[in-house]
Amino acid sequence: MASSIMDAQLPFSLDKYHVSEEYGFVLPAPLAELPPYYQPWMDIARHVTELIHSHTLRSHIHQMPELDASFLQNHRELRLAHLVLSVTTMGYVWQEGENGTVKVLPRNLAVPLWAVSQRLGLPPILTHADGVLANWRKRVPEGPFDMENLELLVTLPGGDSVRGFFMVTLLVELAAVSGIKAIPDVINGVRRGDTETVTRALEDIAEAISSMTEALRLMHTYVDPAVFYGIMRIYLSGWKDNPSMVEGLVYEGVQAEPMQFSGGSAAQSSLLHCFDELLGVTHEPHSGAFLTRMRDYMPPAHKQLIQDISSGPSLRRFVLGQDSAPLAAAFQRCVSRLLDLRSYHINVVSRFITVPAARARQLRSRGEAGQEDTLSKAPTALEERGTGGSGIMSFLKTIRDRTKEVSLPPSDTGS
Ligand code: HEM
Repeated sequence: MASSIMDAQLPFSLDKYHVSEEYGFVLPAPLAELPPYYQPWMDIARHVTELIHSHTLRSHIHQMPELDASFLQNHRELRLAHLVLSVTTMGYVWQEGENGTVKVLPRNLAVPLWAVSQRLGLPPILTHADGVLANWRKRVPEGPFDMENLELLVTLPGGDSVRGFFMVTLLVELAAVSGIKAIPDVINGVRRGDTETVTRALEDIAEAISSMTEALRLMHTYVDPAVFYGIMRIYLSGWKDNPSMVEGLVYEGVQAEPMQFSGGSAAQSSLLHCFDELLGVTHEPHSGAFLTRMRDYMPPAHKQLIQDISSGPSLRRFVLGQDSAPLAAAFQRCVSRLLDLRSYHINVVSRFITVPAARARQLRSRGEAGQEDTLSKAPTALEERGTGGSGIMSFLKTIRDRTKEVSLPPSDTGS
């Protein structure tokens, strides 16, 4: 377990936080196969989409043997097991759509998913750490890390758009790596009072945040909004604050009472949590509580990194106290780039949720259900709500506005 950076005055480093030099928070070279004993899990997970379409996934899962998860030996095996069991769980719960949900996850799925989750410190549901960070391989191993050469290990209904959604998000994670790697230089530089090092590191971070926005643009090329809204979204949704599953879900063989967990969202990515803590962004209580809860959906070492950044020295206070125009400009560039990213993300959400939701309502109210089938049959329960159950746009705008508040006074940036 990583210890607090405040424990020792050793230089701050990323070594103990499971952050890779090359891939950041992304799991390097995820395993694609489990040991042969677990073949029944892999067989179902690889065919989740077809089994959902034929309405036979649930019956296949009922016939699945109850396997003992304790033979899984290392982190990569556990991550693959969590991915396949959680994808299978999403399929099981949502196979019949929002009106045909279940109250109980059968024990042959619930017990091993719970056991693997306990060992990893992740919740027993599909998370960003599964679908994005641990769900990729290169088609040509020595080929480039780009959309053409990347594929998913397991998928859900939605065809190419599912690959697009997870892989573009993966590229956003990778675009941020140089920025994450610059964080120790900022913290150590502030401790030493080394203005130049901090300035350079902040320039790298601003650059990385710009690259994240560039990568996010690919969403429009690789994901069809109607497919995202009408087909995929339900498989990413959870059983907390969800009108289709008000009580939550009983994990049979684990606990008699139902439990509630949020669905997968890039709000569970550690990237913006790290940058917010570094720059000193503090969120309004409602959105702050949601974002803080999302940290429980991250690998524990990544969550620890965020906490340790937050208990480090105040960067903003340092910048204000230094009387260095280049330093102030670099800090302000980070804030501006983060604002640009959040504004662009709001556009993405509008295109992939708000606009299709309005069109779906229109089709239904005019009784034009036969047209634009994918949209008119879209689930209704999540229409106005984020996976966290909040009014999406006001939630995201509040977060963006709080980001703006860490801007430096114009006199400090020379503007
Ligand atoms: C089609 C693409 C996307 C859609 C429709 C989408 C939708 C949403 C929604 C509805 C929320 C509100 C919270 C929730 O319901 O979970 C959210 C939050 C968030 N999303 Fe996305 N998102 C998309 C792609 C991405 C990508 C690629 C990233 C980058 C890693 C990202 C990063 C975030 C972050 C960090 C939050 C928390 C709010 C914030 O810190 O500003 N999203 N997103």
